[in-house]
Amino acid sequence: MDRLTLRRPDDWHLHLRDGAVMRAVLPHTATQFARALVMPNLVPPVVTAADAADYRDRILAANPRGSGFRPLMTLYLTEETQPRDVRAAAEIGLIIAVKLYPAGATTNSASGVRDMGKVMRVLENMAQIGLPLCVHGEVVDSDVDIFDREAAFIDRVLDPLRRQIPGLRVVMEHVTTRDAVEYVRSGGDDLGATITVHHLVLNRNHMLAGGIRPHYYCLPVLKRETHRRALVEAALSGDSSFFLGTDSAPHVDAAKLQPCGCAGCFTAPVAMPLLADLFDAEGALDRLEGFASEHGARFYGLPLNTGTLTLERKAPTLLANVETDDGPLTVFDPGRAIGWRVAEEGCAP
Ligand SMILES: NC(=O)N[C@@H](CC(=O)O)C(=O)O
Ligand SMILES: [Zn+2]
Ligand SMILES: [Zn+2]
Repeated sequence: MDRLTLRRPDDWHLHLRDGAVMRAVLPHTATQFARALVMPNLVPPVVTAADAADYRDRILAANPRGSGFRPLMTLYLTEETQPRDVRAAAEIGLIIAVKLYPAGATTNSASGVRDMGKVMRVLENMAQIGLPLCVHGEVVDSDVDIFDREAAFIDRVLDPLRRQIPGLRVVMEHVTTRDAVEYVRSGGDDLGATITVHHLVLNRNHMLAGGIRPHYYCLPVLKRETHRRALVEAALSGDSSFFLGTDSAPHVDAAKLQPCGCAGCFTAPVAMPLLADLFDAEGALDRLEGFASEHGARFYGLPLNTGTLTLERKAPTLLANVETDDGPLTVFDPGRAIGWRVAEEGCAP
């Protein structure tokens, strides 16, 4: 098969940033995706409904004319978040989820949650109105090795929380381990998971063996091959609990290439071509539409897109960087030639 037309996909976990970087990265998402769930970890974070409305307006102002792309907004959960504010923002359709960052777990998470006890009232309210909680599922406890942070989060935080608030809808963001895949698989309809493109194609050897590759460094950090295989199996399985969230997380090269470099892989420009490469290699191109275009919308109770996206095979080529007024962004994966591209045709959302 040299061409593949699928229902227009959605990206259920995306960092658009703001300002010059947002203007440079947004068109790459808008040419592939109808909608994206926009992460709120700006500096300062998107904590109030007013913040979310302003941010949405800035995104729409930078949206390429005629793209039809729709940003779906989230609020950043803090220990001060008020249940009534969350309810009000959800009721007017401004937000479709709230994001939990354990404080210190990842980029711009300093305003996140230290004590889960302080956010229980908000979470109980969210369960009542069916508003999903998206979680960066890693503990930051000093006794836990960084490669075990996700598994420990399930045991220490997520599973107790879901028992305490039955009916709370949760998306485990960017799952990276077999442990998370198994937990989500057995978690029922109220539990879903996003899987990124980079975690589907790389393991930790790719990042660390034969030289350190800063553009592969993201959080949760890449894991060993058995975990990557579990993610691939979940994405190909047709299980609707698993859906695409690229976690495309641009940081200009100057911020990534330094003694303490930022975490995040900038995958947006190649997200769908790279996925096509992977699903093709696995002999499962027919599974791509469910994973990228259907399962997520069903989880969030939103209509499926009616537009399409066409991908076509091409001679494998390396990618150019994306320039911004703040400096260049290296597109993931700087070492990989990609054998698919987005075709001109196809209709927007
Ligand atoms: N994934 C990352 O490595 N980085 C994300 C934050 C996040 O999604 O955890 C970022 O905002 O840069
Ligand atoms: Zn995260
Ligand atoms: Zn992210």
